[in-house]
Amino acid sequence: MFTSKLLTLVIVVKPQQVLLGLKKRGFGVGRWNGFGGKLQPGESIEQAAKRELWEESSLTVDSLEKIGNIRFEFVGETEILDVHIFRTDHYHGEPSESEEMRPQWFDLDAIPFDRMWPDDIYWFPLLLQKKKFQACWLYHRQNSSDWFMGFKKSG
Ligand SMILES: CCc1c(NC2CC2)nc(N)nc1N1CCCCC1
Repeated sequence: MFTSKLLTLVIVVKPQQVLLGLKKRGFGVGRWNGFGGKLQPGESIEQAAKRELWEESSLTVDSLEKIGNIRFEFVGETEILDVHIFRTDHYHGEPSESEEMRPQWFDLDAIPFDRMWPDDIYWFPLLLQKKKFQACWLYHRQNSSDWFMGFKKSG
């Protein structure tokens, strides 16, 4: 019996750079990632995405573009993570560090994929080309190193 958990992920893009945050604690600590997390009761996915972006980076946005959805299944676990991914090119404020995240701008040719979740290298290029995508990853922890198999659908 699988349950799915809705999560949000927001990637802020400038013409030549992308904003990532270094996760300082909790799930994914030590990895650079977009900003996001769980929904609160009564929140839409987009409201949660805007709230998490503000909480983690102190940026606010007028609009978010829904560009992707990735479902992560972890071998041996019954909870699927259903991550809704948004892109924004228009934001207000300056990124500032939070308890969760340390924001930093990265040049598009210097994205630190080796210090990000291993699936990111597959869909970041699509996000930067403004392509929409869906993916399902079966994520398997092998000893200490992580590896995964991915299945990608079009659209
Ligand atoms: C679901 C984990 C995950 C991920 N993939 C991992 C192989 C499972 N990749 C990226 N970029 N973000 C992820 N999360 C975004 C929502 C907040 C929690 C972390």
